[in-house]
Amino acid sequence: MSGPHPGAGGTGAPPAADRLRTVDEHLAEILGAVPLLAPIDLALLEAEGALLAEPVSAPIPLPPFDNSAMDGYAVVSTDVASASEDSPVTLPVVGDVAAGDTGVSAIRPGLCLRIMTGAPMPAGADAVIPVEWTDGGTVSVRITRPAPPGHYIRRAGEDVQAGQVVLEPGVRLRAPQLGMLAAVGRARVSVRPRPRVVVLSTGDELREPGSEPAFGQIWDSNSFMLTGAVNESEGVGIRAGALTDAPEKVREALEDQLIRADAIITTGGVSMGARDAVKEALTGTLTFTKVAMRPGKPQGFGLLHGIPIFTLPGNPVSAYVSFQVFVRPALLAMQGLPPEPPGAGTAVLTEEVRSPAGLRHYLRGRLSSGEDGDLAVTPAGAQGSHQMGALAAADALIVVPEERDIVPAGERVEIWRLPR
Ligand SMILES: Nc1nc2c(c(=O)[nH]1)N[C@H]1C(S)=C(S)[C@@H](COP(=O)(O)OP(=O)(O)OC[C@H]3O[C@@H](n4cnc5c(N)ncnc54)[C@H](O)[C@@H]3O)O[C@H]1N2
Ligand code: MOO
Repeated sequence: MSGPHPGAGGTGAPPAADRLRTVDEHLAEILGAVPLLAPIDLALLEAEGALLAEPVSAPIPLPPFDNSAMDGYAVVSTDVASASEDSPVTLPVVGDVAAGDTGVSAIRPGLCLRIMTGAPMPAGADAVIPVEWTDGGTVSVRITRPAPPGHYIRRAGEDVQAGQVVLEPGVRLRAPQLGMLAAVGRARVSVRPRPRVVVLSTGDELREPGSEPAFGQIWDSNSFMLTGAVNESEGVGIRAGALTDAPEKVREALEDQLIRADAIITTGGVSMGARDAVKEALTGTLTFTKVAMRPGKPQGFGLLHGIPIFTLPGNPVSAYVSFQVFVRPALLAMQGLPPEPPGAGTAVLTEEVRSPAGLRHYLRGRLSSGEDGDLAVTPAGAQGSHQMGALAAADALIVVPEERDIVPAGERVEIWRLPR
């Protein structure tokens, strides 16, 4: 589709009433507007899961000093060169050195020290005999095997050298990276935080799961589903529950949430209804558009006091697909990551699908192993935008481009693997 880009920057002629914005145009507007989150300094455990925003180098070598790899005896290797089962070498034990001993110890030829794993090597010793090769003596020790110089010694700097960069910016701080930060002495670290995303659903009909709905009411499912989807997209989902369809309440709730949000998602109230509270509350602040996709046609996006607000349609499948198409890429971009769809790939269709011409269609699908071990995909049941059954059973979205109205069985199609 060509022509002016409606809503992006507010320039150009208003779109014709029936002109739908393309998925790519809407995504481009979002990605052009969302801010990169500023790095913050966090204590290590608070930084878990965040992206490192600085190069981290080791101030000292690791290990910091030569130390023993085994519990045993620190010896001079030439003293034990002739040791054997038949002809053991006996050495006087002149003391113990344990991990954590901060004093300096030393031996001279003809003597040995009992040493524990991690203890600094005594000056003069050049090998460690493991306790299993001895009689375990504490006054003197019988050694039954020789050891070359360097035996069971962990050298200073053999893991990491002083000044070496141990973690590059952009790496995600999982358990091993947290361990490395602590190992080089860092208590705090600069990270690009995971975006905190407040999720609000709207609708007079919504009740909390666990409560008893009256006739005409339903349980709120969107806010639970999207809070989970945020967490699956490396964000921190904060469910703020359901609001009624009162525009002033919606606006007030959003303003209240700004303090703790890097982004806000709402669902419902953005279509053509007489009581579309979200649209009413935010028209003039956000851009409300119709996007050439199914499901997920009515969309709203904009910044409220600099915070991105995504107003997704209320139909649950529409809300979920809209999240994957628009919100997930935005959350990744806010962390400085490529705004990719989840698990994009291809699979061979096992049945024909029909798709509305001019709309990009995201069907719910189930993956399987097809002929020749090729990945195959089958539409996962009823495809209405209110039908959670197929979504909950799906492990993929099938993406049918705008220009296709029928895709026959056997054709290779784009799929997005959903988190399982
Ligand atoms: N005259 C028109 N009507 C509609 C159009 C249109 O173009 N012209 N578009 C349809 C499409 S497409 C969608 S999608 C929906 C979007 O409507 P809203 O975003 O205003 O959503 P609501 O009307 O509030 O709700 C729609 C539907 O979803 C249920 N819902 C809402 N929130 C939740 C929730 N948190 N958990 C579970 N279910 C929820 C709600 O009860 C409605 O059934 O508009 C169409 N109409
Ligand atoms: O776009 Mo609506 O999301 O088709 O049901």
